[in-house]
Amino acid sequence: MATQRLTKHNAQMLRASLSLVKSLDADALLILLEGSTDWQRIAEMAKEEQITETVVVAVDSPDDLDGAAEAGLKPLALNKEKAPLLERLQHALLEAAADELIKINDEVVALYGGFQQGRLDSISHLKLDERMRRLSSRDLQTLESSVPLKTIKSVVDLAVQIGVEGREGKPVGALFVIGDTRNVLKHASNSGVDPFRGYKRQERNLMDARVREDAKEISQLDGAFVIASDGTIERSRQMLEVLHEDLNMSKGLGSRHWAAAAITRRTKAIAVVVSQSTGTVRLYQNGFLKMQIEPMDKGIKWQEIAYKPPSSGEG
Ligand SMILES: Nc1ncnc2c1ncn2[C@@H]1O[C@H](COP(=O)(O)OP(=O)(O)OP(=O)(O)O)[C@@H](O)[C@H]1O
Repeated sequence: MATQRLTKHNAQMLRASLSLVKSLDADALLILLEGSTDWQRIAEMAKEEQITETVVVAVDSPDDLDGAAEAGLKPLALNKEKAPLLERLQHALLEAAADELIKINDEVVALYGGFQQGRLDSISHLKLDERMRRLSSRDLQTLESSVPLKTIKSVVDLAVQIGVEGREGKPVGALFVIGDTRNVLKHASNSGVDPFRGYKRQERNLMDARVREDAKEISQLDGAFVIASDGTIERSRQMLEVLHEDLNMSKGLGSRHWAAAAITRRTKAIAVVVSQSTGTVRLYQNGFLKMQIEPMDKGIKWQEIAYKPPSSGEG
C-alpha cells in the first residue's frame, strides 16, 4: 500500500489550492496523490476554508482510497501507476468527468507533485472544455493511420454532433468510412441516388461548414459516406458488403456497426459510426473498436478501448 504524508509543505500547498478554488470560483479541487493519506485532515481543511465544492482525491490503487469517501471526499482510482504525470492528470480529469464528479464545462484546480517524490509542488487551474478538446486530438494520434488527423477529427466532430443533435427532434445514426477510398468502393454499392454526385470536389469537402450541414441532412437516409483522406465526400448512401466471420463485436450492435468493423478489416480505412439508438460514436480500425465517445451534456468524453483479440465466443 502506497502512502503520501501530509507534510507541512503539502498541507500549505493544499491550503493554497483550496483558497484558489474559492477565489477563482472553480467548481472542484482535484488532488493527485501517490497513495493513501490523512483523508480526514484534508476534509477538515476544506471545511476550515469553507469549501463546499467537490474535492476529488485520485490515487493509483483503489485500496489506497479506504476512508476517503467516509471523510466526505470523492475518491477516484486511476490504475495508471507507471504513466507520466501529464497522462495521469488527463486521465484523472476524464475519469472524474465519466464518474460525474465534475462536468465538462467545469473549472478545476488541480494539486499534484510534478518534480519530487512525496511533494505536492504544482497547482494548475484547468478549464475542462479546452482540456477535453486537446485530449481528443491526442487520442486520435494513437491511431497511426495515413489519413490526416485533421480529417479524422472533423469527421468525428461531425459524428458527435449528429449523435447529440439528431435531426428534427429525432435521433439519427450515420456511418463514415475514411481513407483507402479505392478499395472501400470495391465493397460498396449505391443504396439510392447520391445527392453529392456531380458536384466539384471542393463543394463536397467536409471541412466546409455548409457541406457538414448537408451531410447531417443526408445522414437521415440509408447507407454510408465514403470519405477521401482530404475530407472530400467521394460517395454517400453506400451499402457496404459485410463479411464478418472473424470480428469481435459487442453484443447488441447491429448491422451498421458490423459493416463499419468489417470494412476496416478488409481495407486500410477508418470507420466512424453514430448509433441511432444511443448517439454513441464508435471508431473502428483493422476490424477493432478503437475509440468510443459517449454523448455527454454539450461536451464529449473520449474513451480508449482496450485492444481485445478476437474470441470465438462472440460474432
Ligand atoms: N452494410 C451496411 N452498409 C451501410 N449502411 C448500413 C449497412 N447496414 C446497415 N446500415 C445502415 O444502418 C441503419 C441501421 O441499421 P441497424 O439498426 O441494423 O444498425 P445498428 O448497428 O443497430 O445501428 P443503430 O445503433 O444506429 O441502430 C440502416 O438503416 C442502414 O442505413
